[in-house]
Amino acid sequence: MMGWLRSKGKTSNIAAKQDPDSKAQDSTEVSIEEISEVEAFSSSAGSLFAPRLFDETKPLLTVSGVERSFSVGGRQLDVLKGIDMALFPMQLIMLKGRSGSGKTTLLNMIGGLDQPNKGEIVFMGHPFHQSGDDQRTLVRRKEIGFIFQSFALMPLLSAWENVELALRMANVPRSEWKKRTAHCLDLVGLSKRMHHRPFELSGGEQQRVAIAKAIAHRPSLLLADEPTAELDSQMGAQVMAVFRDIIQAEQVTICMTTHDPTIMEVADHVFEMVDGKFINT
Ligand SMILES: Nc1ncnc2c1ncn2[C@@H]1O[C@H](COP(=O)(O)OP(=O)(O)OP(=O)(O)O)[C@@H](O)[C@H]1O
Repeated sequence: MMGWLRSKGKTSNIAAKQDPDSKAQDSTEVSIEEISEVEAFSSSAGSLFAPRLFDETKPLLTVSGVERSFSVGGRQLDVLKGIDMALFPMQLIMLKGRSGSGKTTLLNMIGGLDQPNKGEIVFMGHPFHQSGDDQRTLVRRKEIGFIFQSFALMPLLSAWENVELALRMANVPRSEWKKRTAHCLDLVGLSKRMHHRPFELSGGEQQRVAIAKAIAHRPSLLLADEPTAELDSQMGAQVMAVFRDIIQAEQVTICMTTHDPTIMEVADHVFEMVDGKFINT
């Protein structure tokens, strides 16, 4: 780990770059220690590896009658027009639909980054539709991981350091970093490339580092927006194989968007969105 990551006061908007929710940190110099103090949550020893206890018949997340509109040029643009869905534990769920159909808007709401104008979103008992930003941030930082089309890795850090940084940001005790980082890189098949930096890795390998990073704090839900869009079909298939493995190994639920019909074959369920509604539920 590089020295500047450790020293209070020197770290700038790493959180903003790593985490889509950190709007408040965008323009402010904030140290990692300060972020940890404000947004700390407990990561008790052992919890990163302990088996999860849940009822597989009960949804992890429910979306009921969700509507979302935006005001564009003085006119109302209705993007989501009544969405109902449930995500059950350890499922691989895909959202498909044309560009502009509302997939990312829905994913943002499932992840607590945005709120509906109407309807309900309940994640692990937390009513996201009623919660304030701070409450949703705390839940999100503990229970949700994000993966993006463009990998979103820190370019100067190695694969190992990228994963370790995620643990630090999640306030995981330092004593757990080594074991958890090694475990996550092993899960994505990159133990042998742990010291490589992003530019020394293929696109598929970079995306697998991003997956290791997103699961480092052991979230219950992983959200991925077009995670294979920038990969060729072979690398895309590798990423999907990793998703399948980590669902079992980490007992995580994955919800992702995609346009790729070959990838949809490995989903437990595909929701097809047309013009802000599902057509095949
Ligand atoms: N914050 C916003 N303000 C105004 N319009 C928005 C906003 N967010 C999304 N939209 C609009 O909502 C519509 C749906 O966008 P969204 O990104 O959810 O679609 P998508 O299905 O994910 O598309 P793609 O596959 O291209 O990513 C688009 O017309 C978009 O311009």
